[in-house]
Amino acid sequence: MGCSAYCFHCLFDHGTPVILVVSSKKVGFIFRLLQLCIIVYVAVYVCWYKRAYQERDSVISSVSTKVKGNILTNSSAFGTHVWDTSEYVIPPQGENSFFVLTNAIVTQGQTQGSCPEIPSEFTNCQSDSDCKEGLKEIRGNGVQTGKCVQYSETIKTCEVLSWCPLENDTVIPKPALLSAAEDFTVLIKNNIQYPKFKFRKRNILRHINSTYLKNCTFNHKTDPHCPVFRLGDIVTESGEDFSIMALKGGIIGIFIDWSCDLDFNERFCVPKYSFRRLDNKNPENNVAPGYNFRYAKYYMNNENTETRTLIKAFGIRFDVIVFGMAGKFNIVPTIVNVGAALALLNLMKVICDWFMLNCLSDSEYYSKHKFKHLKPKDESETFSFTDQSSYGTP
Ligand SMILES: Nc1ncnc2c1ncn2[C@@H]1O[C@H](COP(=O)(O)OP(=O)(O)OP(=O)(O)O)[C@@H](O)[C@H]1O
Repeated sequence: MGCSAYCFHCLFDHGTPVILVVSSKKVGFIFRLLQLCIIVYVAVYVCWYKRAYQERDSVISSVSTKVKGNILTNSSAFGTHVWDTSEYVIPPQGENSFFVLTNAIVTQGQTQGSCPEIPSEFTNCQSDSDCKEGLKEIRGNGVQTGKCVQYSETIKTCEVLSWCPLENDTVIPKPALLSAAEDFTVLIKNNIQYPKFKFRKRNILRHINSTYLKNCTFNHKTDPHCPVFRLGDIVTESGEDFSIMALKGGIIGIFIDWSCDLDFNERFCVPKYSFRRLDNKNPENNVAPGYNFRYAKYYMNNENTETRTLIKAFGIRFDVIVFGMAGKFNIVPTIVNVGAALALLNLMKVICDWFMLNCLSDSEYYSKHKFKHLKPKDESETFSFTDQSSYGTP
């Protein structure tokens, strides 16, 4: 063929695929079934469940909390004592979490001096030779003076320089000192935003007015949007008993889920609350249970000596954990996912061809018609068909 004829063919010939229509119920059924599966997968999983047509953004949030409630206790450590929020919330404000004191071991009137150590296998002694001057026992309460002194009528322990008298935390008050703290309430203020969509909202929703806020308490059924929570309800919803947890303390997670579909009206984007215990409560691994720490209140006594009250505080720390993703329609993920769905539909044709050429009794017959071998024109003027035994070897 001359160069000009070749160019002519290139410019004006049109190539079109030959379509082989196979009237086989089996192949037709499999093809439609696979197509249906793909359509269901794309419609249900990709579009409805995964919302793959949406652009997504994750939540940014800020949290502040305020606990309220007063209780009256009558204990040997404090006498008759009214507890208010400034006393049992430690520290007064925290980052995404707050701690409520529920139990305490109190050691009153400690001053700097020397006193016998609390008895233990490391501190018990018979004579001064069992104690070492200057020894700082990590788990002890002070620095040893080298003397062995009487702790009680029958027990002698090494003397230490420390804040005396020493704390004895072997007995924990039972029931917990502030077990009535379950009636305290906490107001959680939570502001969120999805910067990609310029969307902002807070958990004190538009319909909540100050009268409602003053009187409501969160309840999943009756007041699901009230941002005031009763501590006892939070602990009960996380599957715990407040009076037991109050003894040694623990950690509870308050989860706020802000997952939103921003294709719908903004008013449907509301927080969903759930509660779970976060620290270990496995009864088989109950070494070091609960949550506690120590702090002291300092003052000058009548002799103008610095004195302190040491408090080993047990309580429940509530961690507010905000999470969520928002989605909004966007053309780019829509095109990508429609393209992927179309590609999958095309893949079905390949699977059906394979089935037709390998699994049916007439596969040889179909194979013969599926693959055409066209010989060069100078060898033969006619088309010929060649037997094929398997798909992919034309
Ligand atoms: N833990 C809580 N339980 C119940 N209501 C609360 C709680 N914390 C705050 N509130 C009430 O919610 C409203 C808003 O609280 P916010 O702290 O913004 O205002 P406030 O006037 O400083 O509150 P207050 O002075 O009463 O502590 C107030 O009416 C407040 O009394």
